[in-house]
Amino acid sequence: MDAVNKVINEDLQKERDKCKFNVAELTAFLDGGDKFTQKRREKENRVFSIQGLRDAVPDEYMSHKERYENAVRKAVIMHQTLGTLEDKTLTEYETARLALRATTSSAIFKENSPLMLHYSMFANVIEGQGDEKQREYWLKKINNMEIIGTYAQTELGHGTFIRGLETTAEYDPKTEEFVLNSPKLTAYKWWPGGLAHTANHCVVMAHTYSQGKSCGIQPFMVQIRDLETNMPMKGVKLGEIGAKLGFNTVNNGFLGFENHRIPRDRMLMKNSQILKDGTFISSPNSKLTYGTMVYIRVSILGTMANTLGRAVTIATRYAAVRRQSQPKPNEPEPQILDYVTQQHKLFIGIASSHAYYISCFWLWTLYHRVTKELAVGNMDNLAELHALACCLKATTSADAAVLVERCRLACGGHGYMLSSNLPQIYANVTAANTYEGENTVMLLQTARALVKAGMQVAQGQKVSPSMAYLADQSKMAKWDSSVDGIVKGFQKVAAGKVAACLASLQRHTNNGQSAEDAWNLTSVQLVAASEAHARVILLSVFKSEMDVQTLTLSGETRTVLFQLVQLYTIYWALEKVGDLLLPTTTTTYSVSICDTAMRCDGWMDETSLFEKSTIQTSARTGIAGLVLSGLVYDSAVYPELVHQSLTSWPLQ
Ligand SMILES: CCC/C=C/C(=O)SCCNC(=O)CCNC(=O)[C@H](O)C(C)(C)COP(=O)([O-])OP(=O)([O-])OC[C@H]1O[C@@H](n2cnc3c(N)ncnc32)[C@H](O)[C@@H]1OP(=O)([O-])[O-]
Ligand SMILES: Cc1cc2nc3c(=O)[nH]c(=O)nc-3n(C[C@H](O)[C@H](O)[C@H](O)COP(=O)(O)OP(=O)(O)OC[C@H]3O[C@@H](n4cnc5c(N)ncnc54)[C@H](O)[C@@H]3O)c2cc1C
Repeated sequence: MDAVNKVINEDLQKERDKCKFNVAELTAFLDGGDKFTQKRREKENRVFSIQGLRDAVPDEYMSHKERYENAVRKAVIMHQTLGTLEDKTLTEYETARLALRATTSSAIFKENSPLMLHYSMFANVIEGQGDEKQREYWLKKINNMEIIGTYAQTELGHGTFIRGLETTAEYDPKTEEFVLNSPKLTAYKWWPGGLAHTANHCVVMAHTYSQGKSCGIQPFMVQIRDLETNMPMKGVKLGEIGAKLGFNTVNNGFLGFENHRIPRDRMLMKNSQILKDGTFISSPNSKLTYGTMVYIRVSILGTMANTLGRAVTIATRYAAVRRQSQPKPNEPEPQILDYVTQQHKLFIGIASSHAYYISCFWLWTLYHRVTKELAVGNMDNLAELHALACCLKATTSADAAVLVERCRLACGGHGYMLSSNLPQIYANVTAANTYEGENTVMLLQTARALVKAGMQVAQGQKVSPSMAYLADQSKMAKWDSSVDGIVKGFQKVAAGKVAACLASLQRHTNNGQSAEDAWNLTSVQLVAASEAHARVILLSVFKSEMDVQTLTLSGETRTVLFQLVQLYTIYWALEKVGDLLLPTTTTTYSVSICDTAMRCDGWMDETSLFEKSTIQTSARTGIAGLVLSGLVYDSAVYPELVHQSLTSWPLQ
């Protein structure tokens, strides 16, 4: 400990000393309890004490091949170290929660592990799509690393459009086998992590045929490499897709099939089955096959919280130790952290990271509830879970990428150096905008649910809890500048946007457009409505979960957490001030508010609750304080937040 303290920069130490809350308490809160902090630390200590996990040469000076080999070497050590720590006493939720805060892997792999897909999607797809026998057989092999796998869905021709996948699996009742083929180049699987050289098995999503009929897209467990030689199996073509912006150690690959035969029981048969004679028994809901994607979309919120947390920790520490310029003659150069513009860049990253953690825990709870319901055949809440997972995955990953890039810029020239790790973190975070469902496409999925809910509201029907606010708009009280008030304002905005979408869809269909064309013509508004809905969820969940979850915390810790809630809410109110200031009197679902909005001739409407909003600038110091209806974020509040946040990250 002494050795560590000796090298801590004086300025950084001073910032830490100013902390007014109990760091251990906040850490335990984020981990989900002292017990989990202890387990996490135990893992970290084991991993970080291993000399072999340190790179002799930085990754960026290695060739593509060397980087991969180094990553495999470290992945093996990581497994040997952590594989034995699996804790069977934890519930599924607790395991997931612990995994969320597990940052060891990101500390060891700058560009992720080649076994990433093995641990995440491969294991989960067996869990979610395999029948009992298949789960028992395969999960043991997966956990023991007897096989290494990945999830092969995306093809060269289609990533988004799953129903358009071209890989075929045709059932042959004579031999009781499926025959896998890639009829065209565009049918080649393209992207799966670990596929290039690492995996010897994978779950392949393929268009399935039996008795000459399509049975939709189904998952298959396929052995792609010989377990002894690691060479491709007969009828299997494999390779690596090449260098990328990031993920260069994930070993993303391609895969093609030429009459590759697999036994019938390799189709994962929890939801749909093909009997020996070729009879197809359809799943009770075809979207159950997409379950693994929902699981990963939920976990992406946690990944964004961690990734953004790392970036903003690096940038905030740097801002504490970096000194630049001389605003006051004869005085030392200030820490750049003292510039309010710098605080404005960084603190929203800290607040957002916490908001994503809290939202992720909340979404996990819903995920586990829905999974239990599905197990007994109840699909009632699947659509809501899907709609939430899509828009939250898209909004958090999009925001996180912007905020990580802002952290990089906030470090000036040094942020451009690979040694800052910020460029690699950006490459990781921006990938989440694309993988597991491209963001625009995800927002449009949620928009489908919003449009449906808007129509149900118009007909006086009940809608899912997360969209219930759409029904309350007409009777909703005016909103104000409190956190709850701003959440109400966002609800009005989202409801207004949904109403505008409905009106637009109606206008286009009235003009003779098909439903699909009307959808496409309205899609920019649909995406905006979906994002607005995601903002409602993120803001309201952050606030309400904090209200409940922090009840047992000390006053000081609650104070700093609520400052983060306030900061997050006010930040987004200012970012979306245009939306909030639009008159929102036309949220009845039969009226086009687009037309009303076009007639609005100014930002500041008399009815607006932001009428007192001003931006004040202090000419003397050049420091701008934003005054929003009495809520002040100025130099008095920002340093308070940063001093406390500096000590809130456990890996310091
Ligand atoms: C670490 C990095 C690893 C990365 C790995 C990867 O990237 S792996 C690769 C990751 N790849 C991707 O993520 C690919 C992204 N693409 C997709 O997920 C799908 O192609 C799609 C959802 C965009 C469209 O699918 P489609 O054309 O089949 O459907 P549709 O639009 O016609 O809607 C029909 C109905 O289905 C509903 N519904 C849909 N999904 C779900 C669900 N999961 N659950 C429940 N419901 C769902 C939908 O709401 C709608 O309901 P409505 O309104 O009729 O009541
Ligand atoms: C780092 C990384 C890792 C990955 N790992 C895996 C993996 O392990 N396994 C796997 O199977 N896949 C993996 N993928 C693939 C990933 O899931 C796909 O890239 C993703 O689903 C997007 O599909 P696409 O690339 O075909 O993009 P496209 O769908 O072609 O998107 C291109 C553009 O078209 C737009 N677009 C497409 N359809 C629509 C629509 N209906 N409406 C409006 N706009 C539309 C999109 O918004 C986007 O702007 C990975 C990808 C990346 C980047």
